[in-house]
Amino acid sequence: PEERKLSGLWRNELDSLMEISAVRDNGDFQGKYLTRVTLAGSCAHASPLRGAQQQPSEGGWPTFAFTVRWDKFSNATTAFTGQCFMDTGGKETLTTMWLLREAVGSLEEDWKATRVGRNVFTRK
Ligand SMILES: CN1C(=O)N(C)[C@H]2CS[C@@H](CCCCC(=O)O)[C@H]21
Repeated sequence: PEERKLSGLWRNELDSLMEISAVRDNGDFQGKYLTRVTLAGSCAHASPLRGAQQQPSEGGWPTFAFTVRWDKFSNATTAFTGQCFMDTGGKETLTTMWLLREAVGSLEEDWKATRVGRNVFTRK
């Protein structure tokens, strides 16, 4: 059913905006991620995202994953994975965990290059 697709505009508690464009029949999607805060300070930039969602047959809530390639201001990449839920009031939320991989200059610094966090998106 159409209503269980991720396409549309989402916002998280860091006030980032995520626009997911058309979700293909196989669940693939792409879009843009606009971040207001970054590792180096704040700068609003739109970066490309690509991902895929499941389309559970028995009408369950789809899981998904996507990556954001931070563009023009960072050499980092973030991978998100999570699930879409709808509360009794019909409000959809995407609960996610993410891994943010920062580019470091040497193998010796590799240990400190990956951050992890939880994040919830609601429709904007
Ligand atoms: C704004 N954010 C956001 O909406 N998150 C869920 C977290 C995980 S990705 C990070 C932004 C990383 C930007 C790239 C960089 O600063 O190098 C932060």
